Amino acid sequence: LEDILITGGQKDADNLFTFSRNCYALVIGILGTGDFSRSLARRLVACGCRVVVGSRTPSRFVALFPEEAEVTHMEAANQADLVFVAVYPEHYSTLVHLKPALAGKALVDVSNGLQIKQEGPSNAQQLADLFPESSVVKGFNTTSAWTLQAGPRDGSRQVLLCSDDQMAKSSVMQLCRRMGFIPVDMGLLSSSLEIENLPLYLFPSWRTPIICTLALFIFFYLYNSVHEVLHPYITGGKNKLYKLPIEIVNVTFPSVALVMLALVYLPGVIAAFLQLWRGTKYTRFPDWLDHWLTRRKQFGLCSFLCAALHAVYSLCLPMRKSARFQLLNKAFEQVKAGNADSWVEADVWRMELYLSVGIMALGLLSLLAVTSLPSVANTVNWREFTFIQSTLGYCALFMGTLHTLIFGWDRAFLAAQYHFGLPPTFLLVLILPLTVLLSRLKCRYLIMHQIM
Ligand SMILES: NC(=O)C1=CN([C@@H]2O[C@H](COP(=O)(O)OP(=O)(O)OC[C@H]3O[C@@H](n4cnc5c(N)ncnc54)[C@H](OP(=O)(O)O)[C@@H]3O)[C@@H](O)[C@H]2O)C=CC1
Ligand SMILES: [Fe+3]
Repeated sequence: LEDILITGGQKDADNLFTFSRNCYALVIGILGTGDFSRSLARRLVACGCRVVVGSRTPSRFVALFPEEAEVTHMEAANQADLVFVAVYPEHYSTLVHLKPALAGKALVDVSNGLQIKQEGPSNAQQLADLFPESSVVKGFNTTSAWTLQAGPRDGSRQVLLCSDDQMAKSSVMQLCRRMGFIPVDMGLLSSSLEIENLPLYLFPSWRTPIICTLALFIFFYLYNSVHEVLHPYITGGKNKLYKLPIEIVNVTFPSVALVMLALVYLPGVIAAFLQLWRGTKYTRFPDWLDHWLTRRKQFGLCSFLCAALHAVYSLCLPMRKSARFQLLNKAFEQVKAGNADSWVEADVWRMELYLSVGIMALGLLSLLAVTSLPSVANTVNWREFTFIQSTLGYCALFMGTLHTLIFGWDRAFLAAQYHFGLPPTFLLVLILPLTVLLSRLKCRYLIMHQIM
């Protein structure tokens, strides 16, 4: 058995070597003359391969292909060593007459599904059933026609491949490298369902963070509208509707940013307590906690977006006509009252501190956002990464809360006085020390109980 394995492996390696040497001499077939086929042909010709394109009506499409590619009838597939099937899966059955021409060849299925499928058979498996004498390789469906045409320097470089035939898969991998892409081996053809679903997902890991951000935004926006617009109207008959597009949005963003940032650190604390409670870390977390823990990066990035928008909105506040009119009115009232100096020391200090702490919080958040990018995260080691994401993250949370508190402490008391329920600032004040305290306790206990 060992002998067979060794000689078999040697044979595969020899074949691979011959393939890579002859890659330029290989004839690559493409069935179909659509967008994908045209881009693929251009790419293959550019890296020196001989290309034969099979079409039902070759004369109609020959002008759309590079001169070096031969556009001919479908049966020309028998000249090719490896064939790309660039035809929609619904039309696979119209290709069955090519069975003898395609026997013993590697067929690359590049198709995408129309909707996410939980159960097979995948398009690639259907193709394999139609052509049992060929070796089907799934791949290139995650590469758009545009990426193929522009070349791998402008687009995703990874090409996910899977097949039951190791030899056929290796050949396609080799060709893939020649074209400048990075092949990723996804195993057997049964993985094709997942590969076909990949381009159809719509931000799967972002759904919960985005829903949370929107829900918090709506909650804080409504709360602030009641507080700043409805309440003055009911009690004093003042029309403050002009505040809705900018001012209310501006005071809503920091609250959303802070709560989202607190939500980044909360699941870690809950997880640590669960481990302590169970006395072991070798049990699975409940699904909701697992889900939450894996989406902390997205929560953090949503928080960063809200904080950045708050900064932009704040910078635009003095540009508004309403702000200019208010300033003029104040100045006029001051002149009328004969007041030459409107300097209030406490207000001045509050504003200076408020801005300074806010800028620092945004700076720290930007650092967290930048280091969450894979290319940057790869350049720091695990200790550096946790220092930035954990320690500096808590600092950002602390500064952000301080920023909100300095600005809103008197409003918070005002709101409580008018029975508006628990003001958002109080909510934040509660979340922050609790999170920090729990995380510190977590570390102590985990070390003491030696379950880390
Ligand atoms: N466009 C893209 O960016 C990407 C496409 N893909 C996949 O590539 C495959 C082809 O896509 P695309 O090139 O955009 O599609 P097009 O509609 O542009 O082309 C499909 C081609 O299939 C050929 N064909 C063969 N038999 C039939 C038939 N019975 N009825 C109709 N057409 C037939 C036609 O060529 P002819 O008339 O010459 O025979 C036609 O040009 C699809 O499976 C798609 O999912 C995957 C990733 C990206
Ligand atoms: Fe602010």
